[in-house]
Amino acid sequence: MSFELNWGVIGPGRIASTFINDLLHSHDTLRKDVTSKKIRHKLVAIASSSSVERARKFKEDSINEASDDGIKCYGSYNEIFNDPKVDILYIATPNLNHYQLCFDALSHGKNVLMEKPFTINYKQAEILAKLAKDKHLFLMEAYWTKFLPVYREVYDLLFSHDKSPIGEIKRVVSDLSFTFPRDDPGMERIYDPSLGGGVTLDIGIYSMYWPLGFLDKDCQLTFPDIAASANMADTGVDISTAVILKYNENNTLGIATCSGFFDNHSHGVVINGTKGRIEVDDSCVPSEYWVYDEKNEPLIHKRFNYNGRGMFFEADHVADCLARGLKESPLHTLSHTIRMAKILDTVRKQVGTIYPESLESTETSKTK
Ligand SMILES: NC(=O)C1=CN([C@@H]2O[C@H](COP(=O)(O)OP(=O)(O)OC[C@H]3O[C@@H](n4cnc5c(N)ncnc54)[C@H](OP(=O)(O)O)[C@@H]3O)[C@@H](O)[C@H]2O)C=CC1
Ligand SMILES: O=C1OC[C@@H](O)[C@H](O)[C@H]1O
Repeated sequence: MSFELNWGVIGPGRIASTFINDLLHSHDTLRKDVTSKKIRHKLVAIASSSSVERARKFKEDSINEASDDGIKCYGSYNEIFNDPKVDILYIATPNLNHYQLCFDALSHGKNVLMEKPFTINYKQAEILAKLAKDKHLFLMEAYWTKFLPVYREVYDLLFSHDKSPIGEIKRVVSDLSFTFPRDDPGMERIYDPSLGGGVTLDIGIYSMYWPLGFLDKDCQLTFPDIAASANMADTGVDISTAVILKYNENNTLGIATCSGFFDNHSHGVVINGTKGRIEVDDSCVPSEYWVYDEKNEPLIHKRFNYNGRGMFFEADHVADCLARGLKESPLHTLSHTIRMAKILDTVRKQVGTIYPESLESTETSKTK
C-alpha cells in the first residue's frame, strides 16, 4: 500500500521553488521509498500573501504539467490553513513570520515542516513544540542537511558501530560562508533586522548544528559555555561571526563560524577524534567525506551524486514519519530545535544582533 502525502506551500519564493522541484521531479534511485512507491508526494495547494497571481506563477514556474493534478492557488495564507486536502504545510517565508505562521498552521490542525531558522527565539520554539504535542501534530524544523547521505553515513560511522574509526570525538570545527552583497535586493532578508536578518540565524545555524549534532547528539548534556563575537553590518546585524561551544561534561569543543564576506571553498567541517579525523566538504550541502587515522593515513573517501538539490531526502523522511504515525522526527527532534534556538539566542545576545520587539514577541495575531 502506498502512502500519499498532500503538501501545501506557504511563501512561494526561492527556496520553496527548489524544495518543490526536488519533491516532485527528482526520481533519484536513492529515493527508495519513492521509487518503490511506498510513499507518494503530491502538491495540492500554494498560498501567496501578495496575490493569487503570484501563487499561480509559482505553480507554472516550478511544476511540470504531469504533476499538476488540480493544485489550488490562494492569494492569502489564511485560505490554505482551511484547505481540508492539505496534510502538511511547508512554510518557507522569511524569518520574521515563522512563529506566527507555524502557530496558525498548527492551530488549524495542520502538520508542519518549518523552514530554518525554526523561530526568532527560544521562547517561541518552546511554544510551538508544546502546541504540536498538545494537538498531536507532526512538526519538524527543515534542517535538511541532517538527511543528506553524507551526514547520515558520518553519523553512523561514529555512533552506530562498536568502535568509532576516529576514537573519541574531542572537537568539531565547522564553517559556512557565502558572499552576501550588501546592495543586492535579494539580500534584504540577510541585512534587515526587521526581517530577522544576520548570518547567525541564516547560515550560522548550519555550522552550529555540527557541534550540537556530534558533541551532544541526544541533547542530554548541560547547555554549553558559549563565547561569540562578530563583525556587524551597518544595519546592526552580524555579518561575520565566530562561536565557541564548550561542553564541560565530555570535555569537548565546538568551533562554528559563518560569514557573509566571502565564499568558503575549503572543507566545511572537521571532526577531530583521539584516533583520527573526519572531514566533510560542506557544512550545508555536503556531498563528500574523508576519514583519516591518527597518522594522517586516508581510511575512507566517499562521494555521493544524486539528481536534484537533495531536499527530497528530508521530504521523504517527513513522509515516512507521517506514514508511521510519528509526531516528531526521531532523527531531528524538537529537542534539537529548541536547543539550537537557545544557542542562537545566546549568540545573538553576545554579538549584539537586536531585533524589533514585535519579532521577539510570543503574542500571536490572526494571519491574513
Ligand atoms: N533550506 C535551505 O536551504 C534554505 C532555507 N531558506 C530559508 O527559507 C526562508 C525563505 O527564504 P527565501 O526563499 O530566500 O525567501 P524569499 O525572499 O524568496 O521569500 C519567500 C516568500 O515569502 C513570502 N513572504 C511572506 N512575508 C514576507 C515578507 N515580509 N517579506 C518578503 N517575503 C515575504 C513571499 O511570498 P508571498 O508574498 O507571495 O507570500 C516570498 O516570495 C528563510 O527563512 C530562509 O532562512 C532560505 C534559503 C535556503
Ligand atoms: O539556508 C540557507 O542556505 C543557503 C544560503 O544561501 C541561504 O542564505 C540560507 O538561507
